[in-house]
Amino acid sequence: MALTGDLFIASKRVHRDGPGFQAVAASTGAPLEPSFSVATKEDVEAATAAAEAAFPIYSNLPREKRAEFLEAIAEEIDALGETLTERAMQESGLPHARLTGERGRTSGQLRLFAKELRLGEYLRARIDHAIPDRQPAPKPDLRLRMIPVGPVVVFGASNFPLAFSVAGGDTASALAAGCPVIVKGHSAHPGTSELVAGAIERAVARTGMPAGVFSLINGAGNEVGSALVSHPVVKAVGFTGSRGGGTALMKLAASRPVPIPVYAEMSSINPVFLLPAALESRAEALGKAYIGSLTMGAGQFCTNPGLVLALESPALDRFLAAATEAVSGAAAQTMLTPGILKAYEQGVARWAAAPGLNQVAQGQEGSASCGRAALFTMTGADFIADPSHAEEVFGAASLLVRCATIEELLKVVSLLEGQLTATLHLDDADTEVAAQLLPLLERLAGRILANGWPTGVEVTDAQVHGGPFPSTADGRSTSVGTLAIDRFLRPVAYQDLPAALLPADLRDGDAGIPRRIDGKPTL
Ligand SMILES: NC(=O)C1=CN([C@@H]2O[C@H](COP(=O)(O)OP(=O)(O)OC[C@H]3O[C@@H](n4cnc5c(N)ncnc54)[C@H](O)[C@@H]3O)[C@@H](O)[C@H]2O)C=CC1
Ligand SMILES: O=C(O)CCC(=O)C(=O)O
Repeated sequence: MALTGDLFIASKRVHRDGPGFQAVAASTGAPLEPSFSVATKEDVEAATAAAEAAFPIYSNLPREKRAEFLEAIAEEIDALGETLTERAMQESGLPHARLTGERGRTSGQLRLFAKELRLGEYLRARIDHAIPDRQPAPKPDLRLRMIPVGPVVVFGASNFPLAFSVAGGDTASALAAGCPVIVKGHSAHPGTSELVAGAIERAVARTGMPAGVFSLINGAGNEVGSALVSHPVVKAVGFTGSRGGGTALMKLAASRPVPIPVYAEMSSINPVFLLPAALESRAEALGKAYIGSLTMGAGQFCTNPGLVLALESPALDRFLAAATEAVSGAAAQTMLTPGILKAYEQGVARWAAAPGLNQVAQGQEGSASCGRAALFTMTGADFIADPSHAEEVFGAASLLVRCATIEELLKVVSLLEGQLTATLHLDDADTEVAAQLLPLLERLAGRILANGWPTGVEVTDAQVHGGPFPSTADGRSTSVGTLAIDRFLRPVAYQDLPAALLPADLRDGDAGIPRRIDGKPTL
């Protein structure tokens, strides 16, 4: 399947002469063919106008039709098979098994949202019948459902070229909600993006969707993304990337004449707590498993365990010895882009130069495109004196904070910023201290795990991949799991509308979906 480098604007391929950009092979830095078009202002206008034109049609399609569209995208992505995996490997440097799994996750997410549409629970349909003879005033008939917000802009993420990119979780949940999507592709994997956009384009044609339901446009700098976020027809933004990028887009969106929400997933260090009895009983196994999680995918997960906290003890020394050995033996791994590698090396160098931080281990040396794992320690007292080292270093670097007392550990927790995850390693004898920590962790993070590692996010109904700022923009939502659809919906109440005007899901009779009628849940 030959790549063209074209933009995809509402099912039309658009080629732009003038300076384009090329992907580079992550492992060698060699440029990859072809050159990709950079979107112009006219392209932004065309994609947004097409999305706006598609919105009333797409958002009013029966839920079944949208479900069939999502399933068609999933089928088309599966059908790309190795062509997709191989291009994604070249562009991202991520290994074959990881990308094969990510391809399956991507089509699986689309199918999960098709199921969600058929279930109809996300509509939160409520009916409160009128009581015309209520005293002292009649009660009106009120009916509520969630409706889609309008066109959504999605920024593809560099670290998940499939599952958080063109047809990733943000796109799947926005399309499921009934919102047309304009993707701003990530310049690190434009070929992968083109292949996936082609799959969506075929699904649009197969299922008869309005053309403007999907566009993919590229731009190597910030201009195209900024123009999209500023555009009046855009009603929400999905983003996964750096804290700087995410907060810049939040500011831009908030300063529009009509502000819009930015669902940005940014930085998280995912604290892991080693409670005393668990540490005592399995220090070595924990040390080894920690580094397995830390070095997975060269540490380029926002769920990476970047901070470990424990009380001083001989068992902690055993844990550290096992972790040190595992880091020292860890092979260097290709990182996603030269920029991400440089930022990682600068972060490690910053930690290495910081007073109070000790580098206890470094991974094996590798080629120029590879990052080396790094393990640091510091005392709880030093951390409390300067908590700035809790800022994310994106890659396989982690900091172990050795606390003298439980009070010191609790103080460290109180200084942490919002997180995607918090993990407890505990045995039965740790229950009391875990119960003390739990309310703090609920305030801190979106997902709390016991006896596991935060990397590897299960895509299910009960998942939360979100958390207080800066892990995400504000923590009231998730970007993984079916609840992600909520980000692109808003409630509308219909008061005393004639039945002929009511949406089918809110009419009397059996609508086949869960509803709350006069205060009672049905189905
Ligand atoms: N915590 C996490 O999940 C992740 C964190 N990162 C962090 O981001 C760094 C750079 O990686 P990237 O993936 O390139 O992230 P990035 O935030 O630099 O870029 C992501 C996307 O946002 C756009 N963008 C960024 N700033 C913008 C602005 N001010 N205006 C308009 N558009 C803007 C970029 O063009 C790109 O399409 C990494 O070194 C790492 O620190 C990256 C990926 C995931
Ligand atoms: O592991 C996952 O599924 C999600 C991780 C993620 O969102 C990220 O690294 O950006």
